[in-house]
Amino acid sequence: MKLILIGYMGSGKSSVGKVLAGQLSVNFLDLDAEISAEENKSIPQIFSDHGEVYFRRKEAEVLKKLLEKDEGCVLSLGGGTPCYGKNMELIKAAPKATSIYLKTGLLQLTERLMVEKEHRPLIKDLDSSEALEDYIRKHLFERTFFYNQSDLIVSTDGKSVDEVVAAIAEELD
Ligand SMILES: Nc1ncnc2c1ncn2[C@@H]1O[C@H](COP(=O)(O)OP(=O)(O)OP(=O)(O)O)[C@@H](O)[C@H]1O
Ligand SMILES: O=C(O)C1=C[C@@H](O)[C@@H](O)[C@H](O)C1
Ligand SMILES: [Mg+2]
Repeated sequence: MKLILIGYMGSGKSSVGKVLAGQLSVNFLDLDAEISAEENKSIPQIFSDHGEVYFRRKEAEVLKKLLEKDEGCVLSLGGGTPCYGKNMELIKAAPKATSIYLKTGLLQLTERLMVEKEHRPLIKDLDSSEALEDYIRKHLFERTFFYNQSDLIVSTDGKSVDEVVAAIAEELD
């Protein structure tokens, strides 16, 4: 069984995925980390050396490879992964896979991302919290169409990482 975590930057896919995989005793895979490892570069370095189009091509390639692996795991995606090319179609069609949208509100995302912009190339140059909030509002609106196609939707607002993990476990029961 594959659990695929989907959601905006800062929604907690990586943090929640790690704990969830530990509880279920399955492998944890993070798509961004897999891409970095293949390229031997950080995500910001890939964006600055080759541009976003190259990153999206690589992202689709590595996603496809991981979805084809016949092993149980928790797989946390990048924030944009479901929103490009045929990625969401592939995610929905993956055998024995359940996709879970970690739904986080605008204010929570803005607060979290304001202190963690540096390694997120799409937002690193937004200087004020107003500019960041405006960007996230529009971007999240565009992306929600894809995120909402997930099998399950779990709200994360007001929950700790452990509480999000518990909410996922409850949904899966
Ligand atoms: N439920 C939560 N409560 C409090 N802090 C959280 C929660 N979930 C995540 N965080 C914190 O928010 C920050 C972003 O989380 P994380 O890196 O897991 O997000 P992500 O969805 O993987 O983002 P990206 O798409 O950019 O990879 C981290 O500092 C993390 O510790
Ligand atoms: O939301 C996005 O488009 C991104 C999120 C990160 O996880 C990385 O995949 C990259 O920084 C792009
Ligand atoms: Mg992440």
